[in-house]
Amino acid sequence: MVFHKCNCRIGPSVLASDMSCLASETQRVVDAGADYVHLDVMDGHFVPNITMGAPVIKCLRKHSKAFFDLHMMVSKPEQWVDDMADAGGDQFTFHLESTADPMALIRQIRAKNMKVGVAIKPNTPAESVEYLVPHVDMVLVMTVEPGFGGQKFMAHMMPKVEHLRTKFPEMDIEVDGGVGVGATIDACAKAGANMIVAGSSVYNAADPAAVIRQLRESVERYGNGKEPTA
Ligand SMILES: O=C(CO)[C@H](O)[C@H](O)COP(=O)(O)O
Ligand SMILES: [Fe+2]
Repeated sequence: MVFHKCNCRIGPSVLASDMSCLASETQRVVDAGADYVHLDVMDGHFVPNITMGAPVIKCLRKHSKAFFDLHMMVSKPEQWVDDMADAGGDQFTFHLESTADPMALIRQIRAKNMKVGVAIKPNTPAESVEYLVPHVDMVLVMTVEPGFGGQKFMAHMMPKVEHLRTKFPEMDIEVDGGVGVGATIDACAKAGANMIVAGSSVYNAADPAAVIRQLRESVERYGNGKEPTA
């Protein structure tokens, strides 16, 4: 177990919601205890799927004050920084694999007053993102191949989380893909993740508030420096 003192935050991914009712579906998880909302932006090029762009996020912003973590699964992230900031994005999480000049992109995002996240795909080693840690707010370790919700959790990504947590005890580390109550969240928590994206497990649940609570309990039990009680 890798302990840390980072705040636990749970961010449901609206990808698993009924996206024809995005405003009420966002509110539903906020009411259920979500700390932030994870919005998956896919361009059909970086990943083989298309979801939403800045116009949709701008409309959603009119209905929600939640913190919007924009997971930018796009080939040219630089192209969308201004639009996403204007749309009301709070954090711009780009993929390390999508840009030739991460530092320039980080400066561009900061200039628009958004927080910065950097994501790595399953085949990208944790070491490759280390040099960016002092310049970003969060690292996202993908636990599925980006592109689709409802995929199987990749447990073999946990050594990457553990490696980063050991080196950076105070950094926000997010996991995304296939995370739900039970073995998957426990593995993430033990490895040291403190920001938890959960799509299907929250939106498909009969009681989303109970799922969010149990995800949080796992992080607080295994990751936040407390000994397990059971
Ligand atoms: O980035 C993503 C996929 O590329 C999604 O955020 C992720 O898949 C969450 O959905 P689920 O919890 O259903 O796996
Ligand atoms: Fe995502």
